[in-house]
Amino acid sequence: MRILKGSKLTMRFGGLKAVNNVDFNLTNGEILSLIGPNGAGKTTLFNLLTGIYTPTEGSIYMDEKNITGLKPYDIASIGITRTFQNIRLFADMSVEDNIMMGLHTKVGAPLIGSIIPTPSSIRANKFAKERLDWVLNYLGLYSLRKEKAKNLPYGLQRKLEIGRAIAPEPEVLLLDEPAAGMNPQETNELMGLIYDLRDKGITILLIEHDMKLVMGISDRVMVLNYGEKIADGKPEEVKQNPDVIKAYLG
Ligand SMILES: Nc1ncnc2c1ncn2[C@@H]1O[C@H](COP(=O)(O)OP(=O)(O)OP(=O)(O)O)[C@@H](O)[C@H]1O
Repeated sequence: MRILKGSKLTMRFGGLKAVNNVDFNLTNGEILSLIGPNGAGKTTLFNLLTGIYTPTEGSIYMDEKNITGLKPYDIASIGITRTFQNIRLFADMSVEDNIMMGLHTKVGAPLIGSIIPTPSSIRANKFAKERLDWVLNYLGLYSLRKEKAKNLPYGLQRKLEIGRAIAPEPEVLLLDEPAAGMNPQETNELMGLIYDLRDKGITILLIEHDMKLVMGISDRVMVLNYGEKIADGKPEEVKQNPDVIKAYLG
């Protein structure tokens, strides 16, 4: 079943078409990787799907509902969350408060602390606390929960960003270069984590330059070059596609 769809998506910056007439489909439960050379339009496509940009042309659908033009907060609220290429944590906030930030889209304002607790704010806070503890334990960050984000080693900061993104129980998770800067052991661990998230029912879209990770983990690989889609298929097909070899893999 199709969960997220982009139809004829174009994003122009002045005279440049960063994304050019791209059809995009994400099927429920799959791991789809988006690859291509620097400047191919991968992050711009992420920014379209997560509401940071509104496409110049084309439409985006989640579960058949047109979500074109929705803002990032609303996109997160309907179950599409993401991480960023350059980690964007609240550096001076604790690990647990960073995860709580991810929960706002799910439980709304009560978390900030309502003056007069209502049944719904009490329920929301209970859910948030349970979910926070679950995420901290799941990612092995519980003992570090009071630590400032900026004091975590790089690999754990990346993990924390994933924690913030999965906290609101998204249906779709977009990971922008999650293995960037990781050593081979951390990358292996990341692969295990991505598989496990998929097994928990989260559909995954990732941008990644680490071809071992991409070819090892993906159900499908989509390739962009100069904003255009040049291939879309199983990893072994894409690996042998002459256009892809010429533009990127070669
Ligand atoms: N806000 C913007 N204003 C103007 N041009 C932009 C903007 N964002 C991206 N671009 C341009 O659009 C093109 C696609 O950029 P994008 O960051 O999407 O590529 P990418 O495939 O993610 O590259 P990388 O692998 O280097 O992250 C590039 O030429 C880039 O300079």
